[in-house]
Amino acid sequence: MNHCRSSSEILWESTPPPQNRPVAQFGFRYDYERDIVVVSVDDEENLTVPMQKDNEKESTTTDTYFDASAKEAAAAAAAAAVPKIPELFKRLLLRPYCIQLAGIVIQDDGINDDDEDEIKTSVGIFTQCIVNVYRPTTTTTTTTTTTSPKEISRDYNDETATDSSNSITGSHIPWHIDDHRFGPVIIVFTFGETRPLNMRLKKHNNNDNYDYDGIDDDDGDDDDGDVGCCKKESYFTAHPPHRSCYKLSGSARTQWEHLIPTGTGWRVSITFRSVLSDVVECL
Ligand SMILES: O=C(O)CCC(=O)C(=O)O
Ligand SMILES: [Fe+2]
Repeated sequence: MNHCRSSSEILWESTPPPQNRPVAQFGFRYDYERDIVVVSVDDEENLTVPMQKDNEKESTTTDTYFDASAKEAAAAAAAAAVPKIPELFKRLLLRPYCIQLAGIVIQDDGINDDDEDEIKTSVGIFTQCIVNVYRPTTTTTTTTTTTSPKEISRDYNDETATDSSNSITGSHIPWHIDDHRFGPVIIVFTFGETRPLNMRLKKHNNNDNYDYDGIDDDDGDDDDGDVGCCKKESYFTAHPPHRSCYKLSGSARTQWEHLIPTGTGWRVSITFRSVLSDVVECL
């Protein structure tokens, strides 16, 4: 993981290959390599601590639930405070979104106090923000003139993002459901290239024969059974365009995985999530 502080004090990180996405996180920081969430618990002192993982809830001491390298990571993260969500993001993105969602009509004399309170509460729910930068895929081969964006695919996986040429530098995000500790509602604002937002229904635990791609996608969730029957209705692709936003809530949040494939243009997304306070544990 490379960290570098730009002059604007944004802490850019790179996600592990082959995802190849620079990310900047605000409010709370998810450590992609170690699957821990680092939270800024005290803005004044810039103190950051790891969030306890669910399967480690029985543990009460640091030593029992973090190994040495995780502890080192926690120390490194603590040294690099997680910046607050920029006010500009809240004003220009979240606030208008919440106003629209609540159906608040702005009168000539402004917004009344009750509505203002409601907007503040809605905006305040989102305590984590992540900027994902998706680089374009480029190739230096002479035979290929263009590379099409990868559309949905049952067979799309990490390999397909990297296998055709070693000159490919594009970014993607693989199949995943955001950790449930990031709250029930996720809002994503998208800018730049329109890339597909691929969705697929996560296998139901009680149906061993349910297989939605038949391909080993190596994501550790054991969804690649040997039956190989794909249910068409279990896939869905949206195309959120430049300057739009989408919301993941309900079953889209908890039962559908999502993926953004590689593409030929730049794309930037700004995601807002919340961190459930009852899973935050201080060391
Ligand atoms: O870029 C997007 O639209 C999705 C980002 C995302 O899924 C994530 O950060 O978990
Ligand atoms: Fe996600």
